[in-house]
Parts: sequence; structure tokens; C-alpha cells
Amino acid sequence: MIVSNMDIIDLTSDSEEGIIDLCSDSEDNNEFHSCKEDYTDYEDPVSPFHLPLVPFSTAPDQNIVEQPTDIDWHEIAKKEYDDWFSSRNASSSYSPVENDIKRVIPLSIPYGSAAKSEEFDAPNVEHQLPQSFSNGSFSPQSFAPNHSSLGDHIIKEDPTLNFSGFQRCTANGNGMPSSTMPTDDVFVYGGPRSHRIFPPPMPSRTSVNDTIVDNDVEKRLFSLDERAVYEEALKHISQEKGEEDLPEGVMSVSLLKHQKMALSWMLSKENSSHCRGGVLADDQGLGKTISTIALIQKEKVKQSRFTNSGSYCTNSVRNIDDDNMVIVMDKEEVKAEPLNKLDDSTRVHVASTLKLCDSQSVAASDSIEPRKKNRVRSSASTLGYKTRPAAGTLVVCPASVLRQWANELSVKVMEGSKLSVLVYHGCSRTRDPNLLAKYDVVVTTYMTVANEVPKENSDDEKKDREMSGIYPEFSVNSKRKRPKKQSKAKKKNKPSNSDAGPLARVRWFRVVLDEAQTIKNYRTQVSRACCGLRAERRWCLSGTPIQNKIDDLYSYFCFLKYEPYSKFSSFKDMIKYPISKDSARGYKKLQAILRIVLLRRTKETLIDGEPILKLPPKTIQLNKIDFTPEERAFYLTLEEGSRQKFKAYDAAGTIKENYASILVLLLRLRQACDHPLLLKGQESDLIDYNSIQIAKQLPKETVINLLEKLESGPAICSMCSDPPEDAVVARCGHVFCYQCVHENLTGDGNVCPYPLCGRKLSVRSVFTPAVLKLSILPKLEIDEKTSCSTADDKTSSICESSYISSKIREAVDILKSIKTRAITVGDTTGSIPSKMDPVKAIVFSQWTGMLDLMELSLNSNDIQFRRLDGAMCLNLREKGVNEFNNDPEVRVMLMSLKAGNLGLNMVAACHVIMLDPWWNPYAEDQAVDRAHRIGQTRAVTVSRFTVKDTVEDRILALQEKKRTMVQSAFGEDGSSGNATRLTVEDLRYLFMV
Ligand SMILES: Nc1ncnc2c1ncn2[C@@H]1O[C@H](COP(=O)(O)OP(=O)(O)OP(=O)(O)O)[C@@H](O)[C@H]1O
Repeated sequence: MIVSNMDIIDLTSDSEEGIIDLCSDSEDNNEFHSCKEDYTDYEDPVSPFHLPLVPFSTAPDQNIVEQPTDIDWHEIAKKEYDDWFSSRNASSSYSPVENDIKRVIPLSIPYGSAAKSEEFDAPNVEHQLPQSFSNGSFSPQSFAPNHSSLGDHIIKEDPTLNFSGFQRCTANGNGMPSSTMPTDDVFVYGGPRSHRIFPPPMPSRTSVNDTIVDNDVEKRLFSLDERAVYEEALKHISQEKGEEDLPEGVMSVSLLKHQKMALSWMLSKENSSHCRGGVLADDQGLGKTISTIALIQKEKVKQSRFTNSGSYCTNSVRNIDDDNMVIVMDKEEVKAEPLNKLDDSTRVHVASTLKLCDSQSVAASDSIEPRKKNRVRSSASTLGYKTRPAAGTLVVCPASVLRQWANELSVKVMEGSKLSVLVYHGCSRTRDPNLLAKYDVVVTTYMTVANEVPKENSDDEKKDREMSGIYPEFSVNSKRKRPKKQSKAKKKNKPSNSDAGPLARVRWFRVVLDEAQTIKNYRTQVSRACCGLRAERRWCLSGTPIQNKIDDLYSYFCFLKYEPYSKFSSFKDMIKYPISKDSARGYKKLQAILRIVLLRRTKETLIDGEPILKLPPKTIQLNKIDFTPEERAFYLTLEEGSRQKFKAYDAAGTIKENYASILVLLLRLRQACDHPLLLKGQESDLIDYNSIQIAKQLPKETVINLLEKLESGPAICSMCSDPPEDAVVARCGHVFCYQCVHENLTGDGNVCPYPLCGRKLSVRSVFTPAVLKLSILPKLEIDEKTSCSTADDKTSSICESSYISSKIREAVDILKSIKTRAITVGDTTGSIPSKMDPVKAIVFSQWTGMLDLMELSLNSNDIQFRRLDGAMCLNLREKGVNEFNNDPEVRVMLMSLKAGNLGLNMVAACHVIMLDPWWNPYAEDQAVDRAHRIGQTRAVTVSRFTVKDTVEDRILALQEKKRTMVQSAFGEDGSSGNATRLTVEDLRYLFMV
């Protein structure tokens, strides 16, 4: 365990998690409890050991210390697994539970009876059994990980832990339980004669302690479940690296070699018995979409068998959705069928015989004549069976790439193999689940899923919510509402179906999450809703699956139902805990675990000695820009003020308490590097008169409270984890950037994206300060932000919009030079020039204010541009992208980094300008890869702007640290380091204190 006394601040975590990790001592950190994870006590040391995660890579120059060949890998990995299990014996740092489990589930010896069963004759059993086994005693605690070494501040021992019938067991020097207990529920696995020895009944559940008993039992079961992972891993490493292709005439493009490999791997995953699906984590632009379409085509027959009969094999029926199935007597054969797929007469027969149905099956039986329908309704509820239509493949993606998916599904498939595709989005979307079931592929957005699918709410999450103090019933008066009386379904911790939309009312053959990093924070509405989708096969597509820390993986495991790690406590105990105890071993284990479900190739991967993709080169230039003397003076004044404030917090020991304020200080410095005017804010532009009407209907007290939320102190946008640009507050009191929240409110009936909130929201029920003031004041009285008042007379002119900052000047110079240029484009072999294409550029900034200022300069230089930001509707975005791609006169695309970095294909551009650095380097990579991807025929130049001797230099350095951490976790880099979180030292470094 490596929690130091140093306070840890995850400033570099973007998205929802940025304020999570002020965590080393929970007691005095109350202010941040609302966002604190309950396992923040684990740190993420970076593994110095790098198992190759990329099974197909043969790159000789992979910067992995030892990159074994496939055969070596098999041997080494097998040994690793064996060690992994057997080392639990030797190491006292491992918990008794692990030691014991090792003995109960040996790898090859068929242990039959640890408790001296007559049937069992394996030698050497006795000495391998823990004392508590051999003397017939055991305790639930002996299964619990030995956390005592974590220190009291991590997991406190519960003094009330005193079970009737059990004694507390302490670990002796060997990690063995030393006291004598009554026998607990003992499982003995292995060999054909495995059997289970049942214990005396558990004490009845009457107290909190009983829950702990359950937890311990659960832990043990999950530990046993790791055996399945182990076996799967062994199977996996011995697998040939196969290729699969489609017959001629199915796809309009030929699959590239690495895509054929991906197809083969995806097929094997979908048809395996353990965790059907996985994470395709190829670099962005390598063709994950194409590989997925190929998979859909390849498994089309099984998919239609599933949608027609509800099953393509008998096993699957049990796996996914027992409550949707009915038993049908078909001649002599008994088989499971989904209710809605039966013809009307059978359906009614089945319903009346088996007393099926609920409101959904009634919906499904709309076509049945009313009399029969009544019979179904009245008879069915007794048994509580449900029915859901069986549907095809659901693709969930960010709104910005919705149309692109639909387009790819159409143009990459030949006429004779066309897939029927439904884009399911917007207010006019159907409410009929049966209609969804008619399509091969349904494409929708994350927000639509969040809106329609009841959220999975595990015990862990409930606990997490309680610990973090986040309640959806947020009160603007800061009084916590009493939780409403819960419905029966909620009490049982099952999502209620009453408000479920059609997406939740079908059973999907396959669900694919594109840009799956969207769900990396498992607390968000979106993440929990995705987990709530019912599906037979599940896929995550992401070029950047780990962005901040290992915990990002938990969400994917949950979605994939990758047991046992889909359980929060198991993820902690089986992945995070080993990493914190011994990072080398822990990371090896993680990589082994990932290897089963994750395939990742980068653009640098070699296959059979050849580059995976023959892309034109990408050159990244770091443009180190100098401030003008006025800008420098402005910046230095600001910097000095910020430094003094930071020093004051530091001296008072209140850095943690002032986390948000510190972020604002940093934000101002970052913005000053772009243009001083950005510090002013431009809220008056964002007045929506419809919002004023809605605000006017709120009680005045509520409006004042909301206004206070925006103005009383620094807030942080929970979507980008930055102090909000153009801050808006939602009805529920959560504060966001204007464009971050608008990016998500693209349809009707949206929900607040704040983790665990889920309150219904519309574009009009998020308010700017101006809107709130206007709703209660007779006339607009908006305070000018005083940030620019730091400028003295000499520098005040640079706070005007007419002022062209150094960065804008540099960007416009580049754009002017490329405006006059056109590049000769050859075919892919670069032989005969085919045409002259104009040179185009994409310009990214994280602030829409900076894009506004760029617009002014482009207009005055007569450079045609289009724009894409989070506040624009999808139609306008799509139009802008099309015009940029196809109109030779349009030379520039101005893009918000937050809205435009994902998914889009923009190979018309061969120059990318990053106006400002973002904390997370992967967001920048995603952005650059809009242009550097398959289809690009020209060399791509990337200009990353940074102003010399400013905070930006230091952000770049921190980006590199973060990049190293993620690469190390994937085994893609030979270096190591610990850059998962910003420490107080990092902040000192940022402020040069
Ligand atoms: N085999 C192929 N033949 C022709 N074009 C291809 C092929 N594979 C992919 N492409 C094209 O390359 C581009 C990138 O592919 P795709 O969008 O599938 O990548 P991706 O990995 O999903 O990227 P991102 O992570 O950015 O979403 C697309 O325009 C796609 O049509």
C-alpha cells in the first residue's frame, strides 16, 4: 500500500472524475466527500513489468523489456498464472482467503474433499490445507482479504464484528487463521467428483453484521470465480492468431489484415462461454467500426435466428434474460421462446397456460384481439413473467457520430447484403419496442440510453453513494431530502421498469458501445444505464480505454459482465489491491485479466514485420510562441496574484479545501495564454428567453439559491472537470460548462449528467447567471467579471475582442499560408497524381470563446471556415462537417475539443492546430486522429501551440507523465513512473512555488 502522507489531487483526471482524489485521509477531507471514491486508498503505481498485451504484435522494437515470442509467452504466462496462484501460499502479504482458495481449487489435482471426504484420494492434500480446514474449522473472516496491512485509514476493522457461532480469526505469521471455528460453507472444486460440503445453516439476518457475513461469502465465491478467468486465460494464450474474412460481395471494402484478425478474435469471444464480448481497443482510425460491421455481417444468421426465435442456442437463453422467456411445448420438444415471437394463437395459448405476461407482454401483443388480450393480462401477472422482443444489434455512440455510423453501415456494405438500420434518436423516435426489434441494427446515443434504461444499482454503488454523500434528491436549499418511499423493485435493488423506454424493453442480440470511454466513470447515469441494457453479446470500442487510472476499467467490466470483476468489491480486492500491494505482480495479473477481453493494436504495431497500416506520416510540431510585452505583463501580474493565493492556501494547509479555487487560478492562467479576453467571460451572449420564462416560474428563493451556486464560489463542471466556461446551473443545482451540458441535451427528456443525479433536464432548464438574474430582476444587471481588471492601463487594450493575441496571430499565419496551397494527391501508391486538393486545417480549442475570437480573425482574412461545438444541434454539425469535407472553398474547421474530438472522419484536413493543451493527452490524440486515419493520403502536420514560460509548458510535462502511466499499464512502454494523480508537489511545480 503506497498511500503517503502527501495529499493527492487528481487534477489531470478529466471528465467527471477530476475532483475525486483528494483522498489520503478521509477524516479531514469532508468538503470533497461528495466526489470521493470509496477505494481511493489504493494508489495506482505503475508497473515496471510489462507483459505484452498485444497478442498480434510482432514489433521487434516494442519498448518492452522482454517481449517473448508467442511460444515463450505461453510458457511464461502459464508460469505466471501458476505463480500467481501458488505464491499465495508463500507470501504472508496475501490474505488468508487467497491462500485458502488456492488450496481448495488446485490447478490440476482433483481435490475432492478438503474435509476428509471418503471419495477423495489425492495425495498431499492434508499438508496443503489450512489448519482451519484440516481440523474442520473455518470462519467467514478467513476468506476476507487481510486488509490490516493497509492501515487504519483505509479499511477500518469493524469492532462489532462478532458473529454468533463464529469467532474472530487472526492471521498468524503464515497468514493462516489461528483460531478454531465452526465450519463455514465449504466449497470443494476440481475434478469430476467435485462436490460441495454444506455447512450448518447461517445465522438469520438480523443485523448489520449479517450483511458482512454475506459480503464475506460473496468474496469467497468471487475468488472462486477467478478460476474461470484463469482457465479462460490459459485457453486464450494457446489460441492461434487467426484471421477471418467475409465472402465476396458482403462488404464494399476489403478487410485489412489487422481487421481480419480482429474479426477472428471477436468471433471467438462472442462464441466463448466466458464473457461474450470484449473491448476492441485499437488506436483511433484503425477501423474498429469496419471490424464491428464485419462481425455483424458474419454473425447475421445467428442474429436472425435469435431475433426470430429468441435463441440461437439453448444455453444462451438461460444466460441473458430468463424472465423474458416462456416455455413452449413444440411437439415432443420443450424449448424456450420469447413470447412476442410466437404467433398470436400460440402466444395466447402460452400466456393462458403458463400465466404469463405483464404490461410489456401486453404491449407486445397489441395485435391480439381485445378479448384474448384481456385473458393474457389477467392471467399473466400472477407469475410475474415478462416478455421482451428479441432484437438485433444496438450501437450506442456519442451524438456527434450518430450519422456517421449510419452512413458507414450503409456505404460499407454491398447492395445484396444490406442491413436494415434505424437511427433511434430525437423527439419523434418510436415508443414501440417491437419496431426496434425489426431492424438489424439500431444506432442511438448515450444520452438516449441514459434516458430510457433504468439504471443498474448494485449494492456497491449504493454503498458508494452513501459514502460519497451524493444523493439524487439534491436540494438547492442544501437540505437533504428524505429519500422517497421506494417502490418494491427499487427496494430489491432492481431497476424499475415503469419508466423504461423501448431500448430497455427489448433483449438485444448484441450491444456495441462506440467511444466506450464515455462510460468510464461507473457512477454516471450513462454508465449505469448502459450496464442495464439486456444483451447476449457486449462490446466496447475505444482507442483510449484507460485515460486516467486503472479504475476506468471497472465500468467496462461491469458492462461486459466480466465476472468476477464486474462486482465493485471484487474489482477492488482482485485487481486494485494486488496492484497496491505489489505493483509488478498486480499489473501482471491485470494484464492477464485484460488479455482475455481486450484487443489493442496501435498504429505502431507491426504484423509479420510490416506496419499495421500504411498511413502517410504524421509530424507533430511544438510551436513555442512568445507573448508580446503587453501580454507578458498581463500574464505575469495574473501569475503573481495566483501564486500568492496558492502560497496562502499552502501556508494555511488548506490546499485541499480550496481545490476548486485553485483550478480557477489555473484556468485563468491557461486562458490568458490564449487571449486575455477569455478571462472576462461572455455570459450575456447566452441568454435564452425561454429559459427566463422557466426560471420565472421557480420560487424566488430557488432562483437565488441557484444563482448562489454559480456565483458564491468556484464550481467545477462535472463533465470536463474544469472550472466551467460560461457556467450554467441545472434545475437540480449542478453546475456545468454551457457547451458540456448542451452537448448532452440533444434530445427530449434528457437527464442531468451529474453522477448519480438523473433528474430530468431540458436545454431550457439549465440557467446562466444572466437568465436567473433576469427572471427576478426588472432589468439586466450583469456584473462584469473583474478578471481583466488586473490589467493596468498599459495592458487593458489587449482585453478587447479586436485585439489579436499572439496565438491567434500564429494560427492565422499558418492558415493564410495553407490557403494558397494545394497538394497533389496521388493514389495510395503515390504514383499518378489524380487531382489537386486544397490544403485544409482543423483548429481545436477547449474554449468556445477562443473559437469566437478565431472567427473574427478568419473573417477579416477572408478565410472560409465552418464550426462545430457542443452547443450546436446535430444537423448543423453534420452540415458543417460535410461542407468542410467537400467544399473546396471551405479551408478551416473550428472545433471545440470537447465536442469534436471523437469519432469523426475528417481526412480532408491534412493540418491540425491545437491552440491549447488539455490535461489529458488522449483527448488531443483523439482530436488529431480525425485527420490521421485510414483514407488520409497526405502527410499530416500537427501544430501544438504553447506559450513559452507559462503554465502551458508545465501542462505538457504533466501530459507526458500521464501518457507514460497509461502506456505502462498496457505494457506498451518500457518506462515507469507514477503519474496517475497530481500531487501537492505537482501543484507546487505548476505554480513554481
Ligand atoms: N478496410 C477498409 N477499407 C477502406 N476504408 C476503411 C477500411 N477500414 C476502415 N476504413 C475507413 O477508415 C476510416 C476509419 O475507420 P473507423 O472509423 O472504423 O476507425 P475507428 O477505429 O472506429 O476510429 P475512431 O476510434 O476514431 O472511431 C473510416 O473512414 C473508414 O471508412
